[in-house]
Amino acid sequence: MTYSELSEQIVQKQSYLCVGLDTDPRKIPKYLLTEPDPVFTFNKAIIDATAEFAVAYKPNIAFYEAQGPRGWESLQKTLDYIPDACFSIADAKRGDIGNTSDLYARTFFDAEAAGLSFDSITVAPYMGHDSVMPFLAYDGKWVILLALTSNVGSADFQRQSIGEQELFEKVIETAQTWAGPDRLMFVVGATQADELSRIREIAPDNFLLVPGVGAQGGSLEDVSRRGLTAAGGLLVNASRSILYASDGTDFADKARHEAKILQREMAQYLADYQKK
Ligand SMILES: O=c1ccn([C@@H]2O[C@H](COP(=O)(O)O)[C@@H](O)[C@H]2O)c(=O)[nH]1
Repeated sequence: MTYSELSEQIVQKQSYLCVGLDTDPRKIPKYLLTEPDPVFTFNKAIIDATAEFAVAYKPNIAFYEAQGPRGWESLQKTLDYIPDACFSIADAKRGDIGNTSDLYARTFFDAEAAGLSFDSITVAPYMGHDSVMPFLAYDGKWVILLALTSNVGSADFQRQSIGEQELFEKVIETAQTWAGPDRLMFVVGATQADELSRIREIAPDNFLLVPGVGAQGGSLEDVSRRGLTAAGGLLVNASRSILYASDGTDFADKARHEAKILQREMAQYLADYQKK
C-alpha cells in the first residue's frame, strides 16, 4: 500500500485506527477452543466486526510464534483475511546482521518464502543501517522503526542524551537518510505524547505507529492533537482494549463497539485538524 493510498483510507474511513491482533488462546472466549483453529476463528470475527472502523491490522508475531506451527498457520490465514484496503503490520521487531535480516525480510514480505506478504514490519534500529536495509530492498514494503517505545524501559537507552540529542531523536534523524516517508514509519508510544511535537519537528511527514492507548493508558486526544498531519500521519493501535472487551459470546459486538468509539473520537480530531 502506498503513502497516498493509506492517507486516502484515513480520509475515507475518518479513522487512523490500527487493531492489534494480539490473540492469546488463554484469553479468547472458552467456547471457541473447540474450533479447529480457535485463533483464526477469533481473528476472523474481530476483523469482520472492526473493518468498518480500522485502516490497519497489526498481528503481534509473538502471539503466533508461541503457538508453534499452528500459530504460523493461524497467522497466515489471518493475514489472508485482512481486507486489501487495510494496511497490514507484522509486529515482529526484527533486525540482525544484513545476511540474517535478509531472511527475516523474506519471511514477512515474500509470499513465496513463508506464505506471508505483509505491507510492513516493525524493526529494531539498534544494529544500524545494514540491519535495516534488507527490509527496504522490497519495493512497496514499509519499515516501521522503533523510535520511542511505550514502555517504562524506553528511558534506559532511548531517552539517553548523545550530544544535543536524545538517542530516539538520532534514530529518527539518521533513518530518514535511509528511506523517505513513503517507506519509513516510526513507532512512538502513546504514553510518550509529550514528545510528539518535538518528533513532528524532525519527522514532519512520516507516519507514526502509536501503540499504548487503551490498556496502557495513553491519551488518544494528546497523541492526535500533536501527531496528526495533513496526510493523517498516524496509525494508533489498540489491542487488548478491543480484543478482550468481552470474554463471552458477544466478544465481537463488544470489540466493534470499542473500535467505533475510537473511530468516532478520531473523526473529531481529523475534523479539528482540518479547521486549523
Ligand atoms: O512501544 C511499543 C511497541 C509495540 N507495542 C505493541 O503494541 C501492542 C499494544 O497492545 P495493547 O494491548 O493495546 O497495550 C502490543 O502488541 C505491544 O507489543 C507496544 O505496546 N509499545
